[in-house]
Amino acid sequence: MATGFGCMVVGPAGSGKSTFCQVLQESGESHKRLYKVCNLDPAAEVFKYKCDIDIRDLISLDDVQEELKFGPNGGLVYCMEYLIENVEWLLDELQEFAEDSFVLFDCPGQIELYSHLDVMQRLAKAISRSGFLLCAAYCADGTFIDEPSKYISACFTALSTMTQLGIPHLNILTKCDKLKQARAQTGGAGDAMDEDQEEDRNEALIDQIVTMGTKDCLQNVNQFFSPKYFELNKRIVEVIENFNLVQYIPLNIQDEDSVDSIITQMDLLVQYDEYRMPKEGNMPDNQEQMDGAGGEDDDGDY
Ligand SMILES: Nc1nc2c(ncn2[C@@H]2O[C@H](COP(=O)(O)OP(=O)(O)OP(=O)(O)O)[C@@H](O)[C@H]2O)c(=O)[nH]1
Ligand SMILES: [Mg+2]
Repeated sequence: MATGFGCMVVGPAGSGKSTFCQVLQESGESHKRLYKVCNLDPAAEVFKYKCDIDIRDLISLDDVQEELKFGPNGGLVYCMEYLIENVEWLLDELQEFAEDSFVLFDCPGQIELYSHLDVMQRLAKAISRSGFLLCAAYCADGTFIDEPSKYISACFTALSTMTQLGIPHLNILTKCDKLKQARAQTGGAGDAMDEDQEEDRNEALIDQIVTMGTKDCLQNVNQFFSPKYFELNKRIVEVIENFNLVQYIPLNIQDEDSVDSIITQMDLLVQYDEYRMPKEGNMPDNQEQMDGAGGEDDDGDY
C-alpha cells in the first residue's frame, strides 16, 4: 500500500526546476495541499522554498571539492553516488512525510545524470520501493525552444530522461510567462504591444511550441542540411514520433489555472485521489510501480 507521493523534478540546468518546486509549494498552501520539498542538489546554495530535506546534510559539493579535489561535475556525480550508497539516510528522512504527503525532489540539472549514468534511476527505484508513488516532471525551458532544431533536441533530452528514470513522466514547458519577452530579445518579435496583445502573442508562441508537428520540423531542419542527411533526419524525427509521448504542458507561473492544470496532471500520474480514498477492491493500476519498481531486476539492490 502506498504511503506517500512524490515527483522528481528534473531537467537541464536553469530550466526552472527549483522555481517549479517553489510555485507548487506556495500554491499548495492556498489549496490546503501540502508539498514538501527535498533538495537533491548538493551544489544548491539559496532556496526560495521551504526546504524540508536537504542532501547537503549528508554531503555537499563544496566539501567534496575541497577534501577530495574533485571538479564541479565529477564532484556532483560523486555526491549522487554517495547518496545512493547511503540511501537509507534519505529513506529515513522521508518516513516523516510518508503519510499522504506529496514530496517534490528538486534534482540537479547536469544532463549526464539523465543521459547515461544510472544514479537517478536507482534513486527513483529506492524511493518507490520505500512506498512512494513517484512520477517525474521534466522541465524544458520554453524560452530556448525558438526553432524546430531546438525542439527536436529538447525532445531527445526529455526522452532520454523518461527512458532512464522509468517512472510516469510529464514534460513541462517552463517560463511561458516570458516567451514573448525572450523572443523580442533575440529579435523575434519586437513590436510595441499593449498588455492584451502581449498576452495573445505569448499564447500564440506557446501554441507554436506545444503543437509543433514533427513533419514541419523535418521540413524546416532539412533546409539547413545537404540532401545526403535527409534520410538520417527523417529517422531521427521518427524516433520522437514513435514515442508519441513527447508532449509539453505549458507552465505560466503567473497564471493560477496553468499551475493547477500541472497539479492535476501530476495527481493523475501518481493516482493521488484513488490512493487517498481507498475503496475495497479498487487497487490502482500502478500498484506494480511500488511492488516492482525497476521491472524484472527485483533483487533489492538500488
Ligand atoms: N519568468 C520566469 N522566470 C523563471 C521561471 N522559472 C525559472 N525562472 C528563472 O530562471 C532562473 C533559473 O531558475 P531555477 O528555478 O533556479 O532553475 P533550476 O532548473 O532550478 O536551475 P539549476 O538548479 O541551477 O539547474 C531563475 O532566475 C528563475 O527566477 C518562470 O517560470 N518564469
Ligand atoms: Mg535548482
